[in-house]
Amino acid sequence: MGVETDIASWILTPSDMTAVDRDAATSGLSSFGLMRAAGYAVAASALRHYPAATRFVCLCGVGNNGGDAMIAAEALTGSGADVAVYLMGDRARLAGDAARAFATVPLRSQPLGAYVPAIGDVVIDGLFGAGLSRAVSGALATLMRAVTDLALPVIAIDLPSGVDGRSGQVLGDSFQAAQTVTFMARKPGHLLLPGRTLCGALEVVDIGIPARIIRSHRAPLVENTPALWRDAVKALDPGAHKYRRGHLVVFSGAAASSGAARMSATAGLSAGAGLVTMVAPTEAMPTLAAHLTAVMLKPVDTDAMLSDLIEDTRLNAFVLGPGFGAPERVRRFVAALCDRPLVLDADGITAFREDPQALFDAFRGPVRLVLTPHDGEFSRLFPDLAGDTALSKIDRATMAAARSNAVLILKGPDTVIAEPHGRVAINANAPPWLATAGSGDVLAGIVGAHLAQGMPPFEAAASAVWRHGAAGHEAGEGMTAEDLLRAIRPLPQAS
Ligand SMILES: NC(=O)C1=CN([C@@H]2O[C@H](COP(=O)(O)OP(=O)(O)OC[C@H]3O[C@@H](n4cnc5c(N)ncnc54)[C@H](O)[C@@H]3O)[C@@H](O)[C@H]2O)[C@@H](O)CC1
Ligand SMILES: [K+]
Repeated sequence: MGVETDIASWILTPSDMTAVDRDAATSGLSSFGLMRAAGYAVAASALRHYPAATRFVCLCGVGNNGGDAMIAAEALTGSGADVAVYLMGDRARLAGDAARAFATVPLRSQPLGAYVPAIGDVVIDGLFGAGLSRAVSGALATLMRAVTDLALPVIAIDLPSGVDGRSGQVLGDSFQAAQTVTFMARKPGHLLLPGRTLCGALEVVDIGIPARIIRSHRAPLVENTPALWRDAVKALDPGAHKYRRGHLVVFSGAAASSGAARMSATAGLSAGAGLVTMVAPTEAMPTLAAHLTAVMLKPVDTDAMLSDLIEDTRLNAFVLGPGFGAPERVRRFVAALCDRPLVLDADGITAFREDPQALFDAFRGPVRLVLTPHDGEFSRLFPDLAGDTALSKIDRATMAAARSNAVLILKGPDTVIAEPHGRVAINANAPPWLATAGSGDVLAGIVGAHLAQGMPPFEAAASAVWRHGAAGHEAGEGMTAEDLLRAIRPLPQAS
């Protein structure tokens, strides 16, 4: 069973999902029926992936995740498999549908402490799902390690126990699943790290909750796929003359550190900006001229020279920060550029560490600033958000976007893109080898090119992150940032 493609990119937080469940029950759907569908889907996955298992070991918690596991145990037994059921905690604590599952399924359970992991076991993890509320520790953590040490395959129900569905963080300890079967829509913890890795292969199963109910609780949170920004790409005219495909300006620092900005400028051209001008101190001109051909060069040494340059309103997007150094100069240049579409990266971000509010105040009004911090740079602008361990990466990016009135690309293997009005996307197409020197400079240049072509900042940023990830796959493992530049492909146009 697959989910309706319409909702395939949706992401619901565990609290959204609780509300969905409640509304499903109010609308007359049997919650026990949903549990049965969930449990049967887990059993089907287990049989599909492990037809030769010696025995399936269903580990049940006292919540509904445990109820799902008990139904899976029933279905697996019905298929002729050897099944053992272990319950964590007191049977008297079972309530609601989980209690009903244990009451109706004619299988004996043993206490979890009696389980001795053995080679040949396939573990069905129904200890905790959306209801994980505190850290896993003690005997359970020891059991998880024993299962891991024997490399037993684990099929996680909803989430690997120990992974927080809201944040993807591990609370105490967790299983490493080979497969995770979740229901109706993915949760943030399936995409954010380390949760994404701990899930193994993820299956999203339709257990029969109508899409209209899910739609009514849909948070403004999706995976970053072309569906998110396809309309903005369609609005671009691929046949436009180069002057109509925008004019991107990339600022370079001193000659010795101009490599990063060159990378951004070249990425800007590859990503479709009609024209790219590199602005740099006069002393850097010979170095830049020796390295760049299609990129135009313009010396700017003083604020007055910058003011003259930007009188040309055809210059419609700017990238400032890669290899720029000179924090004081950053601040003056940013002040001059504050009513223009600007990508602020690297040194451009760090320059505002003493007074981030000055940056945020300069960019009030229509959104035109894109910030591209990695975690370290993020903590310079938003130290309180970075230090708040209760916040998920999504919370941090959303709150930072609202505070700064900027589109935020919070980089990492699970990059989150957020805009000030609450839309958020989690990116999942980046290969691990994308984290290489110069990769961020390339990304900044792609965002700049998209802004120059007239895409709105959120769509420009999200499509750039996706395109960057796709280029990483194209360039392959072991790639350099130069390889990445050559691997930038056109944005998908078709619906
Ligand atoms: N619409 C849906 O998404 C459906 C959800 N179902 C299942 O319901 C699950 C959520 O059920 P619940 O809300 O009952 O929550 P869980 O079953 O995830 O766990 C809740 C129980 O675990 C305890 N607990 C939490 N953290 C603990 C820790 N570290 N150590 C010891 N005990 C801990 C809690 O006190 C509570 O008793 C989902 O994950 C899913 O598997 C299914 O039944 C089908 C329908
Ligand atoms: K689980």
